[in-house]
Amino acid sequence: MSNKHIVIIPGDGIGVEITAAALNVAKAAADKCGFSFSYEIRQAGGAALDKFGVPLPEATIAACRQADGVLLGAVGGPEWDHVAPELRAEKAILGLRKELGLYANLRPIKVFPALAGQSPLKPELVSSVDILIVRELNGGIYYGDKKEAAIIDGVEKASDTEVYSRPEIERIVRMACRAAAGRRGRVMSVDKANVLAASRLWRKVAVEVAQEFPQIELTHMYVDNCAMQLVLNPGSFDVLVTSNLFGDILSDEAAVLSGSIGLLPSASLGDGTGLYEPIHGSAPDIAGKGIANPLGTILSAAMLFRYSLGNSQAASMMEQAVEQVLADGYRTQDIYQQAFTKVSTEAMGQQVIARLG
Ligand SMILES: NC(=O)c1ccc[n+]([C@@H]2O[C@H](COP(=O)([O-])OP(=O)(O)OC[C@H]3O[C@@H](n4cnc5c(N)ncnc54)[C@H](O)[C@@H]3O)[C@@H](O)[C@H]2O)c1
Ligand SMILES: CC(C)[C@H](C(=O)O)[C@@H](O)C(=O)O
Ligand SMILES: [Mg+2]
Repeated sequence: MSNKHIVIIPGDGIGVEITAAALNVAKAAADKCGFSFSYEIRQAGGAALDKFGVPLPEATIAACRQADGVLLGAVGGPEWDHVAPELRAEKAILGLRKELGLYANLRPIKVFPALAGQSPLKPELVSSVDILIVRELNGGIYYGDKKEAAIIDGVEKASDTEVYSRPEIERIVRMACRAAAGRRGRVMSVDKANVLAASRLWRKVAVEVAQEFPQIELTHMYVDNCAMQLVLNPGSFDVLVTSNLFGDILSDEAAVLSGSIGLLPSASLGDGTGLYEPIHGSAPDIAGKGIANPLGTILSAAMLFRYSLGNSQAASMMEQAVEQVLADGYRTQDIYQQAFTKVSTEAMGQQVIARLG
């Protein structure tokens, strides 16, 4: 028994379907381990804007602060693309990350053996993929000063500013070095120090922080080369640490290696309650059809159990069940190929449950 409490934020689009499937799996895994948790559903994103007039209601923030962990589906969609910038659905997720002090976003990238044939990689490279992207999540160009489009000196202009402070860089690089210490001991810091001032500070501070970790090998790569190396030579990466924007882009790219973005989980950690979400968005093109892949959300729930609920047994059970369901040939549409069994979002969740323990 436990008195752990989680907040579920379905959000928008497929967020509703995938969090429902993941919650069923989480409940079943907890049951199997004799562990119990309570939960409440809260709104954020477009759904909250429609209901409460703001994308991130105070009540949602308060509930998240008090909880032991938060599981989020995804926010956003074309219905809310034309609202004022401060009301955008995406502001909900940026606001939550900031309010909870979640400065580190961990995005593990691997290729499931059963999906090796679906990776665009050369077959000999597939088994080399085991990357942890550590994305800075509370700073950089996402949160710097911005000026929305306006006519200045007769020309329409808009701007965003990339700012990083020494403490922000220190804490994320430390997090990456600690993570690497439990893995293969290598940290690749990715920047654009040949052009950007913020990247030059990033590189200098990264070098200094790495000196606290003599067992860690720190190397550097420019982001444009990194985008190429992720596809050409993914086995050369262990832990990849980078800024908010570069981490966002590189993690979607890396998702392609695994076969579908619907497979990839993430954990956002820092000062407050941990937030767990798949790395993809609300997928408006497939929302409401019951065909979204829930495995990235189920694996995010597993990370929540491991890092925020202190239950590695349930986490491993969920991860192994996901591995098994793929080995047994069950596929949502995004990873479907002939001769496999095509299942809906909900049915995929049920197949995972059937393989727990
Ligand atoms: N964390 C978040 O809440 C988050 C993340 C990314 C994008 N978004 C928002 O989501 C909306 C849509 O963004 P987008 O279309 O650029 O990116 P997206 O990740 O929603 O979709 C990109 C492509 O991947 C597919 N896809 C994504 N998740 C899938 C899943 N689980 N199963 C099967 N296929 C899946 C979609 O169908 C689409 O073809 C935007 O409003 C964007 O701002 C939110
Ligand atoms: C929705 C958006 C604000 C978000 C981001 O850019 O961080 C998303 O793309 C992600 O990867 O979580
Ligand atoms: Mg993204």
